[in-house]
Amino acid sequence: MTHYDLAIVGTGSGNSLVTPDFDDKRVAIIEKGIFGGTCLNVGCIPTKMFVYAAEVALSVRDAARYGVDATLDGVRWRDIRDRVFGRIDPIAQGGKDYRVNGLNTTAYLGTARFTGPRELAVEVDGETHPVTADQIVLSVGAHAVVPEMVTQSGVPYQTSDTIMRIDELPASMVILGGGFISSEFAHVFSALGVDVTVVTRGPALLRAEDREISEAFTELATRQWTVHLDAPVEKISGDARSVTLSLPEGRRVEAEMLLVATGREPSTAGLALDKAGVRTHDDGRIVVDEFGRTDADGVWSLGDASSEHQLKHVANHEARAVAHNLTHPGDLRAFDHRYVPSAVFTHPQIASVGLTEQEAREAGHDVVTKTQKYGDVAYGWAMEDQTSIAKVVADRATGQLLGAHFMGPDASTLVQPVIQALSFGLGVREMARGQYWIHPALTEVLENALLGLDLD
Ligand SMILES: Cc1cc2nc3c(=O)[nH]c(=O)nc-3n(C[C@H](O)[C@H](O)[C@H](O)COP(=O)(O)OP(=O)(O)OC[C@H]3O[C@@H](n4cnc5c(N)ncnc54)[C@H](O)[C@@H]3O)c2cc1C
Ligand SMILES: NC(=O)c1ccc[n+]([C@@H]2O[C@H](COP(=O)([O-])OP(=O)(O)OC[C@H]3O[C@@H](n4cnc5c(N)ncnc54)[C@H](O)[C@@H]3O)[C@@H](O)[C@H]2O)c1
Repeated sequence: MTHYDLAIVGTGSGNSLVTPDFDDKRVAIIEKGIFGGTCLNVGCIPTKMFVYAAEVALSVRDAARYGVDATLDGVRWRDIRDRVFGRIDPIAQGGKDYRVNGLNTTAYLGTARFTGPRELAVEVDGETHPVTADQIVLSVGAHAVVPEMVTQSGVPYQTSDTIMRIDELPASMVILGGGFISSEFAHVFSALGVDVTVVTRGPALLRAEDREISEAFTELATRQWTVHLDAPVEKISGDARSVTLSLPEGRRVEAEMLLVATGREPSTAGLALDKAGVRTHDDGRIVVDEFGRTDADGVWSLGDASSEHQLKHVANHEARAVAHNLTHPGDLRAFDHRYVPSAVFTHPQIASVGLTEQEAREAGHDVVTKTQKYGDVAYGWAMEDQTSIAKVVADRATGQLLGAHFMGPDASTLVQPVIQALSFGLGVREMARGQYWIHPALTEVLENALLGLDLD
């Protein structure tokens, strides 16, 4: 039995917990997969590097509308892939080496589970290492859920863990699911020349967004990809060369490759949490309080393992709080989940923060909204934009800003002033009139949306 001051399970956001406060303490860091976790290796970072390449390809295709004639001669998939992983893999390897050789860290490259309160067994290459610690952090993240219908069909499939490393682009791809991952990969692969079909069981794509945005995006998606809505899969068949999905009303989809993007669940099932007295919600998320404490003394959790938001900026935020709390028991810092923004790097890009119109109405606000077209501000003219929108949601009586939702170029950047305004309590009037807005920048779309709100 080896005892540590701190044991961290999972090296995504958990890896950042080894602060200088632990320099003279002993830390065990346990990782069963790729060092550095999801965002670095198979999530945010590589996907956005592929998205960037996709956008370069789309810009070339679209150039003629600005009087610039250009043709896309081709895309070199292996070069795109190798640029991405040539950058990322050495970072993951470097992070691992740093922990393996750390003066105060012991890296266990294996799988942890509880054997008792603050007592773990770590399986490394068939050997079991018993580990105890004064404090344990569970930063085990989440993993892709693949519906049984797919696994039982025996048909080959990809998930976000594997799709970015394929050797050749298929001619066609069917993507199962209508959420974040589906929308981002549909954009990447179609821009790179793959014939993409999206199949989702719901009536629209990105249904967690404001309804106006979800509906507008679904409409634009159908112009770019073949989209099957309200389409629970009835049967899957095929082999390594081709996959066929049978959908209701006799619809059938055939493609060379199947990508499954039907959600991610917390990776908590194999941890034997009951042995440590750590409770979970029905969906597998670890129950934590606002400081990241689980029900078990000295055991903490953060990120996708426990959060309602499967987002890296949330995992980072929670990791910063937990890093402080581990060494400041008398001065705990709470998580701040009031205004969690998100962005979907699809085409067009989408970003949002705060309440949707529907949520604002349900919360009893006297709701007023304004939807401003990019095409009605000067920069939008330059872009020849006809589809992009910024929507702001506010309380008519108080002038309180409640939320903002963008669909169009640079949405993930345009949303940032709203995140700031909400976080620091700026109302609509102060935000719209109390500062300069650069002319003729694209931010004028937000300025005009705010000015267009019909407040009391
Ligand atoms: C394709 C994709 C794109 C994404 N894009 C974005 C984006 O653009 N922006 C954004 O904000 N978020 C994005 N996300 C979500 C983001 O990646 C996650 O929210 C974030 O990485 C979660 O961090 P984490 O530290 O909680 O978990 P992770 O980074 O997943 O780390 C958990 C680690 O724990 C390890 N582990 C699990 N169980 C055990 C065990 N029993 N023993 C030992 N080790 C274990 C795992 O191997 C893993 O390395 C994306 C996700 C995906 C899949
Ligand atoms: N840009 C970003 O911030 C980003 C990018 C990718 C992923 N993520 C995070 O990762 C999470 C997981 O992404 P995701 O796209 O897998 O999940 P998601 O929850 O966004 O979407 C899942 C989709 O799959 C559908 N679905 C579920 N089960 C199904 C089934 N059996 N058959 C057909 N469709 C089914 C759902 O209706 C939904 O449309 C996201 O919720 C997000 O938090 C974030």
